[in-house]
Amino acid sequence: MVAKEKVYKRILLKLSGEALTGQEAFGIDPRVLDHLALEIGQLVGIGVQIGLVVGGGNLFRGAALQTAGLDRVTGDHMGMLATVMNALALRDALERSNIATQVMSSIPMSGVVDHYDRRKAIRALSNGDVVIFSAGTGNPFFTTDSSACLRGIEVDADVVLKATKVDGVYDTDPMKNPEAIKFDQLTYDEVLDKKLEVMDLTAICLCRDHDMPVRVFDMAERGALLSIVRGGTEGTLIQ
Ligand SMILES: Nc1ncnc2c1ncn2[C@@H]1O[C@H](COP(=O)(O)OP(=O)(O)OP(=O)(O)O)[C@@H](O)[C@H]1O
Ligand SMILES: O=c1ccn([C@@H]2O[C@H](COP(=O)(O)O)[C@@H](O)[C@H]2O)c(=O)[nH]1
Repeated sequence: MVAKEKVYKRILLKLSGEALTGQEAFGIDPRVLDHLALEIGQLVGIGVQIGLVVGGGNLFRGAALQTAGLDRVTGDHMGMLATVMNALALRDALERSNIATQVMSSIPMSGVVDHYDRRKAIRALSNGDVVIFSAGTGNPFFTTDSSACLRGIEVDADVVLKATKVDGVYDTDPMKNPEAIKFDQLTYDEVLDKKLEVMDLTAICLCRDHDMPVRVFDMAERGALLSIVRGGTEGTLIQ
C-alpha cells in the first residue's frame, strides 16, 4: 500500500552517470535528461527537498583511465570534473522545466559553479531549490556513491536513493548473471559481508555508521521515484 503523501521530506538522489548515455554512443542523451527533469519535477511538486549527486561514469572513471596508463590521481581528477559537466547538463534540463536548481562543487571553480558550503546547501534545500553536489568529495580514490552518502548525511537527508541501471541489489551482478537473485531488503553488514558491488563499500560503511538508509532502484523505471518517496518498495532497501 503506497501513501498518497510523501514519507520522505528531504532526499539525496544519486543518479548514475553511466545511465545518462542512454541511447547515445557517448556522453549525455538529452532524452534521459528530459525524463529525469520530469520525474524530479513531480517530487518538487509535492514539496520534497532534493539534493542530487550525479556520477561521471558516462565520461571518465579514474580506475579505467589508470588501466589505460594514466596516473590514478589525475584520472580521478578527470572523473570528478566529469561529474561537474553532468551536473551542468542536469541543471540546464531542470531549469528548462522551471525547477530552481543550484550546482555546488567540492573543487572550487569560481565563475562556473559555487563552492560547496553545507549551510548554504541546507538553506537552498529548505527554500525548495534542487541542489546538485558535484565534483564528488573533492578527493581522489573515492566514488560518487561515497559523496552522495556523505552529502546526504551532512544535509540531514531522510534517505539516499541510488538510481542506477539495475532494479535493485542481487546476490551477484545481474548484468553478468541472468540467474542472480534479488533482495528486497538487506542490512549494511550483509552488503559488506557478501561484498555486493552495487555500491562502493566505503559508502555503505558511512551509511551504517550514521544510520542513513539507502534504496537502490532502476533509474529508467517510470514513476519509481515518486512511488518511493510515498513509501513504495521498488528496488532494495539497505538499512
Ligand atoms: N550484487 C549486485 N547487485 C546489483 N548490481 C550489481 C551487483 N554487483 C555489481 N553490480 C553492478 O553495479 C552497477 C551499479 O553500480 P555502478 O557504480 O557501476 O553504477 P552507477 O553508480 O549507477 O554509475 P556511475 O558510477 O556512472 O554513477 C550495476 O549496473 C550492476 O551491474
Ligand atoms: O569523491 C570522488 C568521486 C569521484 N571520483 C572520480 O570520479 C569518477 C566518476 O565517479 P563515479 O562514482 O565512478 O561515477 C570516479 O570513478 C573517480 O575517478 C573521485 O576521485 N572522488
